[in-house]
Amino acid sequence: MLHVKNISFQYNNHKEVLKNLSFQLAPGEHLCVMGESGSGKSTLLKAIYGLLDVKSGELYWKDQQILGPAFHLVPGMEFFKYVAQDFDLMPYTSVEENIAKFLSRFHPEESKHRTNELLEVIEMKAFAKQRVKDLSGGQQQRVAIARALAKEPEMILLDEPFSQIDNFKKNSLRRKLFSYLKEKNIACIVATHDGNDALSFADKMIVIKDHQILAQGAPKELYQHPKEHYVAALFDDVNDIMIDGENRLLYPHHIKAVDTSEYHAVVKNSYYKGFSWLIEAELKGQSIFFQHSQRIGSGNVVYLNFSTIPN
Ligand SMILES: Nc1ncnc2c1ncn2[C@@H]1O[C@H](COP(=O)(O)OP(=O)(O)OP(=O)(O)O)[C@@H](O)[C@H]1O
Repeated sequence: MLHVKNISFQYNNHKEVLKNLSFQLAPGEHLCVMGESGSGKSTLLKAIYGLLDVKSGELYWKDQQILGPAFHLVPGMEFFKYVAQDFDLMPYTSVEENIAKFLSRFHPEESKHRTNELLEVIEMKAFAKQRVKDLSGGQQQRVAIARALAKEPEMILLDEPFSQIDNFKKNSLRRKLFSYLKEKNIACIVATHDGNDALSFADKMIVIKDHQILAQGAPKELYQHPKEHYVAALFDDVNDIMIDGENRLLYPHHIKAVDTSEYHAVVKNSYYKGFSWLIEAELKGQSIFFQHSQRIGSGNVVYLNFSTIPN
């Protein structure tokens, strides 16, 4: 179990970047850390890996305390792996050599098998012999993930792991990687801006705002019943609307254009989304967004119905 107990941290003479963070993660569990840029996600990952000396609080993995560079000649806990936003690969050696670097030279067959297994996970078999230097940013990112997994860590920390990977590859890579981690019971913490990483693949989610935990729980729960606009906005466009004297947070698919209703709005723009259109309209002086099957011309009046959020 990872125990993060009331940790706080600040870089030299700067204001606190982590303020009193506490949470737990069981072996094999998958956590997403979300929050706006600069909120402290990367700093949290570094603290968990043991790259920083926290100002107060404690971190434990099982019975062992995670300590920073002041206590270790080579910082970073050996049973974790951390993939930073710069991938730190060996540019002039091949993809397969990069992955096999930390595997035993005394068991070449086993090392080869493991490297192939990981090349499969990151969908890079065809690039095994290529020099890392000649790969795209997204391909290098995938090699960095495979290399981190080579020695089967107990937990992997991934900082924006799909930031450079195109949508075409991203979805299948996500599915392969996260099911591989579950299969091997490797715990995982992912810092991400992408709500899909949390909704489809995480057991738990933490939302950081102003360097503190604003919300934590199961992603589905935080998505369906967000208490703050900030949390809902991590997943989709969100409308903050007064209905019957009550302030409600609604996603575009919660609002429907109907034949008649006491709420009418004037359409300002329609944005094509492929499966549907996102309509921007003005309701009582406020901009709102709702989903609709067709484009609606600007200036049209629409009547709106607000659905209740399902459990
Ligand atoms: N080495 C450093 N020295 C001083 N300040 C730093 C250092 N690294 C990060 N910071 C500051 O700490 C704050 C949190 O940065 P961090 O990289 O943890 O945020 P983040 O949530 O991961 O952002 P992003 O999503 O953009 O990667 C920022 O204000 C940043 O400027």
